[in-house]
Amino acid sequence: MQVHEQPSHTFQVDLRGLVDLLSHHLYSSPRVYVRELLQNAVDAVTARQNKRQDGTPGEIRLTVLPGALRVDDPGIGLSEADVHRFLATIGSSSKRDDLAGVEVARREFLGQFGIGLLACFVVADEITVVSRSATDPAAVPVEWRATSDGAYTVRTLPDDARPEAGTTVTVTARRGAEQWFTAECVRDLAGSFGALLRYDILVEAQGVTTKVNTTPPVWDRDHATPDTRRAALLAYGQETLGFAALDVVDLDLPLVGVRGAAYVLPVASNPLERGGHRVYLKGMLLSESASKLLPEWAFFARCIVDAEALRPTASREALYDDETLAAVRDALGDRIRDWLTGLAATDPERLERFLAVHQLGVKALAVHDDELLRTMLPWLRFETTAGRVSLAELARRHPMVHLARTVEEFRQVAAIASAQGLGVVNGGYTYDAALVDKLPSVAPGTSVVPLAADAVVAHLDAVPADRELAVAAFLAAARARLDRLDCDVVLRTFHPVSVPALYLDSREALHERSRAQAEADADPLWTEILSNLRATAPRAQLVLNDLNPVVRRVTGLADPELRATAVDALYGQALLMTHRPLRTTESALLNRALGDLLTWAADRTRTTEA
Ligand SMILES: Nc1ncnc2c1ncn2[C@@H]1O[C@H](COP(=O)(O)OP(=O)(O)OP(=O)(O)O)[C@@H](O)[C@H]1O
Repeated sequence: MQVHEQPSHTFQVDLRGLVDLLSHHLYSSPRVYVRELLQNAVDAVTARQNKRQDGTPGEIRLTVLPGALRVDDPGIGLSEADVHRFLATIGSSSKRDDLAGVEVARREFLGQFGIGLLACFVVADEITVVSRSATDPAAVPVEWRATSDGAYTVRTLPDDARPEAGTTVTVTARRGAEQWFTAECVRDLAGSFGALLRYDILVEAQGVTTKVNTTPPVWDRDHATPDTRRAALLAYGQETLGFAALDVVDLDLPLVGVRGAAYVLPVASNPLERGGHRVYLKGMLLSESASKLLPEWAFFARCIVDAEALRPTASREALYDDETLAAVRDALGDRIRDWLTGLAATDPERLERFLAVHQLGVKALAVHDDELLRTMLPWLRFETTAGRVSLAELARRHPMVHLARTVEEFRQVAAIASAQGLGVVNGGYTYDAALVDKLPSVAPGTSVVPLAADAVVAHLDAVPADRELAVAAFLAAARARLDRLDCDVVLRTFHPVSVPALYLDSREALHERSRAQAEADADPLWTEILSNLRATAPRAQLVLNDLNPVVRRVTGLADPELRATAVDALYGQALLMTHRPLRTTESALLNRALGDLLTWAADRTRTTEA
């Protein structure tokens, strides 16, 4: 069979489709057109300076014209051949090097993709570039004129059309996009994107010229003392981020060319919300809310940084999530950690102020960081039987620390455990249990044991046998009374004397209660099986304190009705001490008991008065 050679074709690009792609899917807003123009101008000046053409003026001028914007730069310029190669070919860029057959972006330039100029078509119908190359003394000015339908013309101009090397780009507003060309808008966009560019950015409108950037950035300026530097950084942060930071941390990673500052939020923020950072790449604003710049735990800080070696995504609106970003994130995290440990050593007052707002964040961080936990141990507060103290303080008093896993468990036994001389910490709050578990590894000589409510009762003293006998009838009545609530009643002696009764509900008993609830809802077969299980299952316990005067009186009551009311009241009071929300049946019981007691007291008063 004979094979016919097929003629080869070249792709045709429909520019309208491409512009639609850029405007609706790549860039989040047409405002980026100013950024792309600025970026090309900056790169052109950098390229010219790289050619050792010293004395190149570094001034980029944006002129607002009726329905158009003109950008003048004294940069490297373009020859006629360059125009064909770089402007007329989409995706072609002079800002990449061919290294061993692979094109790589050159570090010193902002642009790399060769599509930036197209962004102008999002707001413009026509782009005109008049340029004169600085590299070839014989080069004449050249004009490239392109329209959004993809047509373009190239022509050379007489020598005097542009005597100096450099480039002038003029974009003409498309109908309906005029709002992007007003003096106010251009000034705003140029000032926002170009705030940290190292060349002067001037905007001229109606004869008035304004410089919209300040060079060098505040962190690169000379400051008389560390205090004046700090004050300048704080003032810059307030102006840029809109809040008065609690503190500021200098950021400087020379290896990857990251400079800037981290600002500590003055109010607590949600650890789950990763805050956005203001990130500049080589002086050009990338994003006001870039993510992943700091480790997750550092949610209390917002950064403003200028970076050399981080990569943008193609839209230039976010950071490319690569290994360099991960390394930068770790290194910036280290800086913030150093600041924190530094504060502990040098400025405890400021640390206290910081912790008053961000304690939760630091705890989150300390869970994964023993060194930080060791440093912060004297500062982080926990709810304990010795009050709100640090773990270091608690461990000094009680080398064996008991850990209550839930707030409820802690509330049930805190008073009594402390009366028994136990050191208990409430591990029911976020991160606290995990931190307490780590105590022995950072504070040698300490140990942590789980606290079980029933274990505490086991330590309570039983009453003497004769007393137990004397109150047997009362206890039997009380048990019968509380049986329907799945609660057992025991009598013990314990301190503090002021506590009449404890309601103890171990986790198994809690589990049993939800099982009982299921039983109530289940069909008869299951009810039987479940209730057989129940006979042996743990129950809640009401532990009466035989040292308490009220309990002594109640156990001696003869009137069965009054006794029942008193048992209900003790039960209700013990429930209240656990601080957990009461169920409807429980609050009804408590209300009824109190009502009955009040009626009884009132009746008694009347009888006495009579
Ligand atoms: N003001 C200018 N002076 C000199 N050359 C320019 C200028 N503007 C554009 N060019 C040339 O046109 C090429 C294409 O520019 P374009 O903005 O489309 O892409 P880029 O800047 O290379 O990359 P990116 O898509 O990342 O912006 C540039 O690589 C550069 O060679």
